Amino acid sequence: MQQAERAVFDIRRGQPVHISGPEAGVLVAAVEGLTPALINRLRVLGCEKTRLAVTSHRARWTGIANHASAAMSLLLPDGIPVSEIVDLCTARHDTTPAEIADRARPVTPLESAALAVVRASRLLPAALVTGTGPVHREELAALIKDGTILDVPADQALALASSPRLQVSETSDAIVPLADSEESRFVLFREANGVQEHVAVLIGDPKTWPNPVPVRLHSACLTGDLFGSLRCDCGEQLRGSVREIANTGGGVLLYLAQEGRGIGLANKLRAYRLQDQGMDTVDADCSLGFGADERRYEAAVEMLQTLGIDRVRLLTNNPDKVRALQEAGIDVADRQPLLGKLNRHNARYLTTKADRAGHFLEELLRKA
Ligand SMILES: Nc1nc2c(ncn2[C@@H]2O[C@H](COP(=O)(O)OP(=O)(O)OP(=O)(O)O)[C@@H](O)[C@H]2O)c(=O)[nH]1
Ligand SMILES: [Zn+2]
Repeated sequence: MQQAERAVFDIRRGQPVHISGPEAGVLVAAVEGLTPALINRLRVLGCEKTRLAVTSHRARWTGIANHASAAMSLLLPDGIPVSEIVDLCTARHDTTPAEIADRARPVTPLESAALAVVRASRLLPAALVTGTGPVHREELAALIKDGTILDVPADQALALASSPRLQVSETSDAIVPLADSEESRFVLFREANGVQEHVAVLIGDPKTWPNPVPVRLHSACLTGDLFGSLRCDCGEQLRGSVREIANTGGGVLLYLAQEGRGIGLANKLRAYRLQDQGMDTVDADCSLGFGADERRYEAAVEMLQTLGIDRVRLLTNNPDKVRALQEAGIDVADRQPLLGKLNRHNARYLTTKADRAGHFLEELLRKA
């Protein structure tokens, strides 16, 4: 995995990386942050025309998918400006020119590997890809040899998508008295790739926690949690769950690095702009190339296991969270609703969560 994880950093820095398959290779760059110079670099170092790989969600959104669940590869015309490439990945309506759409095809395994690296970087999920053939050009071979361009085996890159190498490890901890629960301890967990960090907030005295243990899995929301954004209910749920756990004898809040349902803050802000133009929260994410919810809960499960918790009362309205824990063998003995406040800015967001993601929010929405 090591090379693939390093590749994620290079992609975020705007550097191309090389992915090697058994017979051929591709140079990859992210669409986010793309410059004419970078497009030219791929062209000079590669030996095929540059293509754009988009996810199955984006392909379906624009109607170019000829296969129900295929990520697609588009041949880019020579000299296409960066803004038009970005449009191919983000435009609200399908504006894909017919000459590009008609020749779209499902991605090859190497293109799929390229998308996996870009997706793991949490940038816009779209990759520029140029074939490098079985024998590399001299200049490319030299750049790979001296380490300027990272070479990643395709199977490693693909594995980024299928099985996150988790193994969270407890890294540090300290007492942090909270306004809503004076007796609290923060325990930081770090994923094996060294990037993502999640926090377990232990509320009250673990020795006297009730059984089942009250547990909240809370996905990070910078706007709501820290600034009290009215676009969502996250801030209220966060403070409300700390209070509720403290009042019921203590338990755990897992603060998970899953900003924007796992798409990252940059993409969440992009999605907000689309919502301001009329889309709902699910369509906005899908039009940018994401699924309705990109979160995974393996890290949360590992954290609970590390803390020795196997039976919980889960504070959530989200059926996916209940399912994820149950499937991992954690007994969700009870589910407790956790309602924020409805306001004119979050009403549509909450209605969409209920209607399209099956969240249990009837009680709250009835008040609307
Ligand atoms: N992509 C996207 N993410 C959003 C939007 N609004 C809020 N979020 C994110 O949605 C997530 C909400 O997290 P939680 O409150 O833990 O989960 P939930 O799915 O609402 O389920 P509950 O347990 O019932 O609260 C956070 O990661 C937010 O950053 C939005 O419009 N688009
Ligand atoms: Zn939020």
